[in-house]
Amino acid sequence: MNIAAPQASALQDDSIEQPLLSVRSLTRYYGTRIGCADISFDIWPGEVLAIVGESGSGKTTLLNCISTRLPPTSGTVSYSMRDGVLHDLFKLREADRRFLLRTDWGFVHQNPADGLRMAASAGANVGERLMAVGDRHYGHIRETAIDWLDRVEIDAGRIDDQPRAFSGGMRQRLQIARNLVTAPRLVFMDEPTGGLDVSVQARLLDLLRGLVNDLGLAVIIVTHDLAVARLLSHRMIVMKDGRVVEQGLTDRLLDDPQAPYTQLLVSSILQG
Ligand SMILES: Nc1ncnc2c1ncn2[C@@H]1O[C@H](COP(=O)(O)OP(=O)(O)OP(=O)(O)O)[C@@H](O)[C@H]1O
Repeated sequence: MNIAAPQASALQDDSIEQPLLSVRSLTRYYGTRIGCADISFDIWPGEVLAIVGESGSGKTTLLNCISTRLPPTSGTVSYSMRDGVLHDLFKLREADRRFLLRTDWGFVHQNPADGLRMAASAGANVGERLMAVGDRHYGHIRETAIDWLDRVEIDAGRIDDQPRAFSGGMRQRLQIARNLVTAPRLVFMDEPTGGLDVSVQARLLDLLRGLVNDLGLAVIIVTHDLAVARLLSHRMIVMKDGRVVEQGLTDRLLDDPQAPYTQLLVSSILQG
């Protein structure tokens, strides 16, 4: 792991006065079991935040609460809407929440089948997100879909194929195109390279890193893989048993971990 984590230029931009998303004391119980507890952090425009930890540490619970897919037991999640005001996501009107999910946010699932319409063509999978933001011009939609297939390295000749005819890596790249075509301000990613061959993972990571940089996306990415966090993220949160054990800049945290649990995670990778 000798690749330096990306530098967060947005963090040094004085014109940005408030975070894009602000999480305070977020807690989710399943009955008496802790899913995640007392989590607080901010994410700024253009910043990539990795949430790492072993299986069962609460990463998915946290991601699902932040993205309003799961109501928290307590705590708040606020988001800077396009009016520039931070709104409590769980007090939003349904129409505003739908707007976020359709246009302002993306969600890349580990299993592409959860984020794609498998019986629709690749072109339709990308195009229908554009239609959701009001694009009605067939020629423009198709042209944009072809452009996005190209950006995620899918041959334009496959535009009318259904994703079920695609390999795992192609499906994941199509899911990414579908999510990014509307230029979202915040993208949630849940183990986006999980379940893929190592060589396919490396190519996908490379592609993701390029797109995230080019588009200046804010991303919250859940991964158990520190190499993925190193390559993509500016900042990291390390979780264990539902709680944050350490958070900080990715380079600092991986080069000089403070919490014993993070030291263990990092040393197990270095020995692996
Ligand atoms: N639907 C559920 N009902 C009950 N307990 C749950 C549920 N979902 C998660 N949990 C529990 O909450 C805790 C955190 O789980 P979570 O899935 O968020 O962790 P994770 O870090 O995402 O794990 P993985 O990497 O394996 O997906 C675990 O103890 C888990 O058993």
